[in-house]
Amino acid sequence: MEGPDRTKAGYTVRHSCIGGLNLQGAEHPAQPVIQAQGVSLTFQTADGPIHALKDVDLTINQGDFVSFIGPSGCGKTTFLRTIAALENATGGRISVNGQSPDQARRSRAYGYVFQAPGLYPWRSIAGNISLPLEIMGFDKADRRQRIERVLELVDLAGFGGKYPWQLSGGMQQRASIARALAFDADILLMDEPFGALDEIVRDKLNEALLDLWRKTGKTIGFVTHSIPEAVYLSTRIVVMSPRPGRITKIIESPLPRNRPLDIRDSAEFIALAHEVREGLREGHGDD
Ligand SMILES: Nc1ncnc2c1ncn2[C@@H]1O[C@H](COP(=O)(O)OP(=O)(O)OP(=O)(O)O)[C@@H](O)[C@H]1O
Repeated sequence: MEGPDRTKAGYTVRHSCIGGLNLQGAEHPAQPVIQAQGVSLTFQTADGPIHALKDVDLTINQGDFVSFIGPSGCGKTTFLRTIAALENATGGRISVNGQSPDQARRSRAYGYVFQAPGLYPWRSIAGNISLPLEIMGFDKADRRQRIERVLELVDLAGFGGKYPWQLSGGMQQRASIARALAFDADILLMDEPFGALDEIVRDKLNEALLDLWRKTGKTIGFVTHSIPEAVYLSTRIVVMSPRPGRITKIIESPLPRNRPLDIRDSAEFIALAHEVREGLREGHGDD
């Protein structure tokens, strides 16, 4: 397991964000955005306590793309939900932009994408994207502008008037990403958003997400079961293990931020995938 010093230490990122665009080449000190220190979460159930998270230490810096991977029940979703104040840690501390998760939720610090698109069938795609904006009190003209911008970002320009059932599964998931992007939070939390999609659609969405991340410089936390997906997308890969749910390894990616899909055939990619697989195997051995 990586020592806590490594996970807590700052490091430099090779990009900067100006006007929402991600420019490569400049050296800037890492800005911690999400910090977890000794985070534990125990669910009390009729069958006894479940230690969904134990002593999780992790720092996610601005512009990081961090994937969480591990076998079912290792606490990936619980950790993401705890960052988003959808669950409360029973021990330790989490800060998001220097605030508690609850304050961060109220200040709309992040967008959250669930495993299923969760679009309302009686609202058009534009209407679905508009809903959180309406709740937040954005005026009509602003909403219209934002909807257009995010539909373009996820390559759904012109589909705002369609209803969810008129779109493919991949398009619906892109619409749900657009909804999470609409209020322009710097952080995007994504819980296995492409898990239910076929390989080809998933490849396309992976490429689109990476492109969006490069363009916007957002900080992304991403849950996945797929080693290639984690390796293709991430700047860091967090390997987790169950009983109790914990981090067993953190792997920094040496891959460049610009990644065509065929990078998956490169020796670096294959070596990294191997390292993740080994990490998963080691974690499993601890059970
Ligand atoms: N609300 C809850 N009440 C009781 N136990 C829960 C609750 N939510 C999660 N758990 C348990 O906590 C553990 C971690 O669950 P979690 O969903 O975070 O794992 P995961 O790694 O995301 O799994 P998967 O890959 O299957 O989605 C599991 O044992 C799960 O059954």
